[in-house]
Formats: sequence, C-alpha cells, structure tokens
Amino acid sequence: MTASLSLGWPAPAKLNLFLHINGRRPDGYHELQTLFQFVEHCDYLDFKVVNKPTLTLHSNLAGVVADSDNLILKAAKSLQAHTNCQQGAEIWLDKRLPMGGGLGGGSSDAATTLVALNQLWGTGLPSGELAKIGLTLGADVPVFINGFSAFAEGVGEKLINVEPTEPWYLVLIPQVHVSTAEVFQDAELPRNTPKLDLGTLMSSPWQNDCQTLVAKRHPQVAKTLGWLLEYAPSRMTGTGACVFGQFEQEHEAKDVLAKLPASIQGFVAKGANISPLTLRLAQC
Ligand SMILES: C[C@@](CO)(OP(=O)(O)O)[C@H](O)COP(=O)(O)OP(=O)(O)OC[C@H]1O[C@@H](n2ccc(N)nc2=O)[C@H](O)[C@@H]1O
Ligand SMILES: Nc1ncnc2c1ncn2[C@@H]1O[C@H](COP(=O)(O)OP(=O)(O)O)[C@@H](O)[C@H]1O
Repeated sequence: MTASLSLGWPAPAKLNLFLHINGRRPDGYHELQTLFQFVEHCDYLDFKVVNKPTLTLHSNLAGVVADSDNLILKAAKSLQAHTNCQQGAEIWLDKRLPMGGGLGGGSSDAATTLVALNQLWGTGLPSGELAKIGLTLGADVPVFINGFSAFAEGVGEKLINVEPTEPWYLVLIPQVHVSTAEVFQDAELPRNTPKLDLGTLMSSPWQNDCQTLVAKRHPQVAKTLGWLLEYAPSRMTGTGACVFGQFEQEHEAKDVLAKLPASIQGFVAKGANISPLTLRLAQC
C-alpha cells in the first residue's frame, strides 16, 4: 500500500420508497415526486492518485469496465474538466450491486467518484457544485452526493432532506432487465398523479407509479413481488426490476431470505438516512 492509495469508498444502493409521476415536460422527461433512502449494501471503489491526467478503471466485472460510457470514468473526466485538474487516477471497482435494477448503482458509483476525487485531488468543489456536475451524468446522482435521505422533485434534482424510519429490507433481484427509457415511453404508464405537499405524501400510503406497468410487461417482476408480498409490505424501486420488503427486525428479513426459491436472488440490508459515503468522507 502507498500513501496515494485510498481504499474502501462505498457507493450505496438506494430505494425509491415512493415514486409518483406527475407529468411530462416538453423535452420528454417526466416530472417526479419520489422519496430516496439509502441501504447499507454497496459497491466499493479504491483510488490511486497519479500525477498525470490519465484515468484507468479496473473491475471485478469485465463488462463494467469494457464500456467507455462507464459513469465512473465520465464522472472523473467531468471533474477534471470543471476544475482544470491535471491529476489523474487509477480506480478499482468492486461491483456488488445489480446493474439496471432500480438500485441506482451506476449513479452511486459516479457520485462516489466525484466526492472521493474532489477530496483526493484537493479540487475543493462544494457539494452543490458536485451535484450539478452529477446531474449531467444521471438524474439520481445528486441524491447520492447529497448523502442524506431525501424527497426529490423535478427529474430528481430538487432535494429536501427527510428522516423516514430505518427498517431492514429484503431486496429481491428478478433476473430480467427493465429499460428505464422503455418504461417512460410506454403509452400505458400513468403520468397524472397529482403533486402533493411533502407532509401529505409522508403520511399517505406509499406507492410506485411504474409498478403495475412493469409487473404487466415483465411476469418475472410480478412473480417475485407476489412472492414477497406474502411476507411483508413490498414494492418495486425506481423503474424496476428490483423489489423490496420491509421488516422491523433483521432476523425477520433473514428468515424470509432463507425461504427464497433458488431461482431468485436477494439480499438483506438496513435502510440508512445518512449515506455510507458521507461517513467515509468524514474519516478523511
Ligand atoms: C426514475 C428513476 C428513479 O430513481 O429510475 P431508476 O433509474 O432508479 O430505475 C431515475 O430517476 C431515472 O434516472 P436515470 O437513471 O438517470 O434515467 P436515465 O437512464 O437517464 O433515463 C433513461 C430515459 O428515461 C426517460 N426518463 C428518465 C427520467 C425521468 N425523470 N423522465 C424520463 O422520461 C428519458 O427518456 C431518458 O432518456
Ligand atoms: N459504474 C456503473 N455501474 C453500473 N452501471 C453503469 C455504470 N456505468 C454505466 N452504467 C450503465 O448504467 C445503467 C444503469 O445502471 P444502474 O444505475 O445500476 O441502474 P438503475 O438506473 O436501474 O438503478 C446500466 O445498465 C449500465 O449500462
């Protein structure tokens, strides 16, 4: 290990505890009201700062690094461009979160890269500036930079910190890919949930406006959600495909995980209002 190696930067998953679609903007994007909470199940990134502006990414999953569109490299390049930074980095990604499952892993990796390199390069951008850069990479990046559970409006960039309870979750991963773009293009997607104030939303039953449609288009999602609903209040996160059930105690969630048919994968993790990324940054 050398002094320039900085290890164990977490990139947590998020859940959308509710997700309402309030309308469609002229540019085609949808106006949302959603509640984000982190879960203590993370990708991990290690960084080695180098004194030239090269960026290299290694990963335990070959497919992740092969893609030059990788959000980690995009995030690092954007930070270099915004700050004129002449330093670079060698980055190692330990990918543990399923990709494209509505858990926000790619956005979280991007946020962790921005926060960590801003610290390690000494570029000193305030987190509001990092969030603006993050938003150009993905709608969910700002909430991961914000680092606190948040109610979000717009396309997800207007954030108000909130403190929902921190239950244990059993998250199930249906083996099907759900395209976010396809969900938002679907004619049957309900788009007219009225905008409500935060107090009303927090005290009303929580729902995901994409869930009925995604369950109809992807029987695997319907089957997995149906199974989980036998044991706990459960919903889909984001545009799917992952679903989560909520439990008061860790052992209750683990007992249900133990009953999971071999054909479905899942994990148990605690909800967290303070992001593990924020806690890691505080150690610097
Ligand atoms: C809806 C959420 C809730 O967390 O879904 P998940 O991705 O987590 O499942 C996110 O905000 C998703 O944000 P993000 O993941 O950045 O979306 P993108 O991949 O950029 O979106 C793919 C496509 O979906 C459509 N799209 C996306 C977000 C939005 N608010 N309105 C849209 O209409 C756009 O056509 C866009 O080109
Ligand atoms: N570092 C990354 N990790 C995961 N996905 C990435 C990454 N960089 C780019 N992507 C792309 O982003 C897409 C969305 O990934 P992810 O954030 O995990 O899902 P979701 O938006 O459904 O929560 C992936 O299908 C992949 O093509």
